[in-house]
Formats: sequence, structure tokens, C-alpha cells
Amino acid sequence: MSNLRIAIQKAGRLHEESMELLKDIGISIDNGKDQLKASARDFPVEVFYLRNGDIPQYLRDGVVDAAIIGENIIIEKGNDLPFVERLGFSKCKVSIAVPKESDASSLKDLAGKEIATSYPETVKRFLEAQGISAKLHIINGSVEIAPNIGLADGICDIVSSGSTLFKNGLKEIEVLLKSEAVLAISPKMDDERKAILAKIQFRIQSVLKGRNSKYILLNAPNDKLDDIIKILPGMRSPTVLPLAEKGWSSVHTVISKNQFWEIIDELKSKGAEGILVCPIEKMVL
Ligand SMILES: Nc1ncnc2c1ncn2[C@@H]1O[C@H](COP(=O)(O)OP(=O)(O)OP(=O)(O)O)[C@@H](O)[C@H]1O
Ligand SMILES: O=P(O)(O)OC[C@H]1O[C@H](OP(=O)(O)OP(=O)(O)O)[C@H](O)[C@@H]1O
Ligand SMILES: [Mg+2]
Repeated sequence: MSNLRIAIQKAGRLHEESMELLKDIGISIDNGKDQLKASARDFPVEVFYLRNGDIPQYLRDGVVDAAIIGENIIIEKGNDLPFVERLGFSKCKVSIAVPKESDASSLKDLAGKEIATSYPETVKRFLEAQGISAKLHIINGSVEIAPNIGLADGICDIVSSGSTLFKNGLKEIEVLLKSEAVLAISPKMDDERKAILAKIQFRIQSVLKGRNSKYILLNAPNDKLDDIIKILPGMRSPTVLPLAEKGWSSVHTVISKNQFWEIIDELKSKGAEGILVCPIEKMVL
């Protein structure tokens, strides 16, 4: 039987959370700091530890079948490659920035100027779409220093908190794209491996739904139950169980992490007490 070959980043921003996701979907492997390949103990999967930037070519060649990779790298180096899941971590932007005293306020204002970047294909695509040209300096790291050393008028790089821009006296003037970790796949996968991938996708979806939801339990007087239940979305409808104390019930349900604080405030105002909030490991609908 074939193994599904999954690539993850060997070291860097994506490594830890990729390992964590694999663990959460039941794929246990040894930490790969000193190895390039590991087999899962209980699933037909091999994990390859690679450089993020090299992964698109491996997918294209069919040397690996799937990969956890930054969407920005797929856009830069593998725009032809499909991705099948957004994974919700390593969220960042790829942005244009200029020295904070510059008059430029969009990519258009850099027409005819010099831009330093590690993402030349992405920048070229945006320049072409806007019908402008600029000179690109391709550098692999510390891009934010380029304007300060006179190498470029602006940069295109990853922005997350914005602190690297701030420390280098730069300001963001245009967001080219937003990125997060994704599960990308090889166009060359055979049917046997596609079947393993389908199982993995199902597991990933269950884990991500769980991560985005909270299980809540609360107590309420019976005469307030109708009002409280109206507030709760729930998977189907909330579970209501009688408490030992007469006239009171316990209500259990699942709510989305995003709505969480608003719903808790409303529940309290409608008479809910003893609200417990628990993480959900996996959720299968
Ligand atoms: N500051 C950040 N905040 C959030 N996500 C980020 C940040 N910097 C990078 N990323 C995301 O993590 C990915 C990996 O970044 P990292 O700097 O670890 O490696 P890299 O230099 O892009 O890749 P390689 O593995 O080829 O060395 C990026 O492609 C991007 O998707
Ligand atoms: O907006 P911020 O939160 O400051 O994050 C942005 C910085 O993070 C990344 O660099 P990283 O720390 O990965 O270093 P690298 O250049 O060595 O990859 C990216 O290249 C930016 O420089
Ligand atoms: Mg980096």
C-alpha cells in the first residue's frame, strides 16, 4: 500500500503549528529537527521536512503529494498548484511599504522606482495588472533594511504585527495579499493516495471546526430558559437537563469562538449562571 507523502517546513514559522496539526489529526511522528523524513506510526503517511520555498517544485514534480505551506509561497512559486484547505495559522499579509516620510501612498506611486523584495513574481504580477513598471531587487532576508541603506525606494515583504516595519522607519501603503498556512496538493497524485488525502482532509476539518468552537454549559431558572435558548445557536439545538434543585436546568451547547464574548454577555443578562466554557478537541458534523 502507498503512503501519502506530506511536506512540512523543516524549521521556521510554520514548523511547530504544522507538527501540532499532524498530532491533532492522529499522525504521530518524531520531531524532525535532525531528520529529513519520518513515517507516521499509525497511518499510511510519510512526512518530509523541507524548506517552505522548495515545496512548490516538489509538489509539481509529484515527489510529495501534499504540503503544509504558506499561501504566499504558493502564490509566489506555485500559482498553478491547487490547495484544498485553509489551516487558520501563520496569518500574515504581503505588503508594499515605504519610508514613513515618503509621499508614496500606493504601488502606483512606485512606478519607475526601485522595490526590494523576496517575492518578485508576486510584485511583478501586481505591477503588470496595474500597467506600471519598477525595478526589482531580489533579496532573501532582512528586506526591511533596503530603503535605509539606499538600495530601494520601497519594499514588498511579509507584515504581521507591523513591528519590523516600525523598527525600520517604514509604513505600509498597500496590501497585495493576505496569507495563511494552507494544505496544497500535487497535481500528480494517484487514486490510492487521493483516498488517504480525503481521510486527512476530513480529520483536518474536524480539528479546525473544534478549534473554532467552544462547548458551553450553564445553569438557568426554568422560567428564563426560552429567552436563553433563543440566544444560543447550537449544532442542532441546545441540550437541556434538569438540575437536582427544582426549577433549575443545565443548558449545554456549542458556540463559535468569534461570537463567544457577545453571547456570554447576553446570557448573563438573561439570567444564566455558572457558565463553563470548554475547548473542543474535534467536531464531526
Ligand atoms: N511574521 C510572520 N507572521 C505570521 N506568519 C509569517 C510571518 N513571517 C512568515 N510567515 C509565514 O510563514 C511562512 C514561513 O516563514 P519563514 O520565515 O519561517 O520561512 P521562509 O524563509 O519563508 O521559508 P524557508 O522554509 O524556505 O526558509 C511564510 O511563507 C509566511 O507564510
Ligand atoms: O510584522 P512583523 O510581526 O514584524 O513580522 C514581519 C516579519 O516577519 C518575517 O520575518 P522573520 O521573523 O520570519 O525573519 P526572516 O526574515 O529571517 O524570515 C517577515 O519577513 C518580516 O520581516
Ligand atoms: Mg521569515
